[in-house]
Amino acid sequence: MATGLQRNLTSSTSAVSASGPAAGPGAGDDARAVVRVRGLTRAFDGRRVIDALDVDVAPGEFVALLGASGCGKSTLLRILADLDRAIDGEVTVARRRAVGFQSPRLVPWKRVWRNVVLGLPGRPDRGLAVRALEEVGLGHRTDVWPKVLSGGEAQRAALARALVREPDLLLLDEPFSALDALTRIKAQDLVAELWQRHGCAVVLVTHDVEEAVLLADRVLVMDSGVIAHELLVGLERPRDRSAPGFVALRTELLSLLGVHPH
Ligand SMILES: Nc1ncnc2c1ncn2[C@@H]1O[C@H](COP(=O)(O)OP(=O)(O)OP(=O)(O)O)[C@@H](O)[C@H]1O
Repeated sequence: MATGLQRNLTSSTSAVSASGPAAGPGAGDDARAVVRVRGLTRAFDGRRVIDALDVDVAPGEFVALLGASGCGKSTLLRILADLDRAIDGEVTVARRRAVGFQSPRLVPWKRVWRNVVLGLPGRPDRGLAVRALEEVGLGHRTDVWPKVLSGGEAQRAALARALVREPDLLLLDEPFSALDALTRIKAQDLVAELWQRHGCAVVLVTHDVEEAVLLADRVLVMDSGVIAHELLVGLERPRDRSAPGFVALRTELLSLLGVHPH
């Protein structure tokens, strides 16, 4: 549950309060939200990259975050991951969360299974790691070194590492952007399947409009430091990239991003 970590900052220095649940919900607020952000501002060298931004994510919801390069998507994700605390505003995030980055960030001197359970309390649980690796189709890679893995396999190992944490919230920053087209499609399908099975909320930063429509319940378009547009994706799952509804939503999103295909 999102009983959460609450950050309520009034200066640009970091101050974290992890004591108890989020501040009492106002009218219309969802007290169960896994992400609740109000008036979030983040400036670098006096320039506001995020500017009084509000956003909520409900339990189990899949949200994609799109926007032009440099609009602040990764900055927002890093704040949600508690990797950046130099903020103003209020940020409440589910305590159980996991993060996946563009680079899988596996520790090279630990075998794949040890990477999966790295940082978990207690003795490293090989069985737990094996089950997670099997879930992402990497059961046969349990005992190899990370350098042996292909890019797609390494990303799947990183997903296994995230999922053993049983997160309420999974934060993904362009996890597929370095993969070739076919591997990317397979990885997207895997994420859709894992998300449905685990039921955690996901916030996915992506440049890929098609990926956003394929995976998300809701697409947020960031611009000038705020959520400028919000699009609900009501398409049935699994989604068909060539279905008219899919194509129409993709076109609408491209147009919101200022891209006008001929
Ligand atoms: N540590 C930092 N110091 C100074 N400026 C930063 C820092 N981190 C981010 N920025 C600036 O903040 C802005 C937003 O960066 P961010 O990485 O969040 O954008 P983005 O939308 O994720 O971009 P992209 O899609 O290209 O990854 C950029 O102008 C970037 O240069």
